[in-house]
Amino acid sequence: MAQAKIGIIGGSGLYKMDALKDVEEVHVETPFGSPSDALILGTLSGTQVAFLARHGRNHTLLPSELPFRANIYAMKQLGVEYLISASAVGSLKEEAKPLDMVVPDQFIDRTKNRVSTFFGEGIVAHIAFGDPICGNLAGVLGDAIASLNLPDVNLHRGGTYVCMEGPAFSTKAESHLYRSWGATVIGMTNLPEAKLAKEAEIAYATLALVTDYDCWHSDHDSVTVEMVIANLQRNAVNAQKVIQETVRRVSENPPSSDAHSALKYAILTNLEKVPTATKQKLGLLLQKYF
Ligand SMILES: CSC[C@H]1O[C@H](OP(=O)(O)O)[C@H](O)[C@@H]1O
Ligand SMILES: Nc1ncnc2[nH]cnc12
Repeated sequence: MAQAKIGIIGGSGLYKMDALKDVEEVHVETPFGSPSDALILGTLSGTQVAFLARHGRNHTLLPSELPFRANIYAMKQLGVEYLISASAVGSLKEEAKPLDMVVPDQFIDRTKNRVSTFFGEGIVAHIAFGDPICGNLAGVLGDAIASLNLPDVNLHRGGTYVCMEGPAFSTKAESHLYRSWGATVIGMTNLPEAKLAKEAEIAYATLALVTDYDCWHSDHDSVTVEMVIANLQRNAVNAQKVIQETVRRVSENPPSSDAHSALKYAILTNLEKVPTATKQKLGLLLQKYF
């Protein structure tokens, strides 16, 4: 199977990468089922990458329906070591305006219905998640954004992404609550991905593309899909430039990442006692520890 060290997950509005060359569509099967769509392998500025449309290329999957485990496992199967997620978010801070880009460094989990671990079935592991995003990869992403000087786009390095269940947007009371917690942006997808990427020892960073002010701002209408879509189109053009520049930088100078050894001290179970079926299922994640 073709391999790629860098993976890209495109969210709402980013269903393909126009600059990809030598494209090959790969239907990957995993022990956790099928990913959201075929993975698209191709080269971006000469570097092999794997792209996946998070909600499927026709946006057919709700956030709660996303096969997060299959998506991350499929990336691992293709050899991905760095994963860049592009996501539409609502802003919870005045200064993070629609079209701005936020590179979060923290999450708050408000999901209720997501499976966010590969473990269980006879093997217990607890990864450290104090730093859910790879700081070095996020740094490269931030530098790439800064270098492009995109018109009407301000960069916000760091910040907290609230991950809600959805699909309905928040109530005003919730939105004000998240603001009182000091959170920066809100979305519905990135936290399970970040957890699973860490378990899979893949460095993960989020490019959060602001589309709206959620529903807390007295000078702006509450978020609607229409509002999100209007900004998504411009965001998607900018996001592709940023991703291309980030890929160039990562491939030229691959950053070190704590994520690459996240399981080293995380597994509690004596590996000799892990059921054979579980060993086989998680072989790709565990092989270096056997
Ligand atoms: C279209 S607005 C809500 C939708 O957009 C975001 O998706 P993604 O993170 O994949 O860009 C948000 O999380 C919701 O799923
Ligand atoms: N306001 C918002 N809440 C949750 N997810 C979003 N994605 C884009 N805008 C959002």
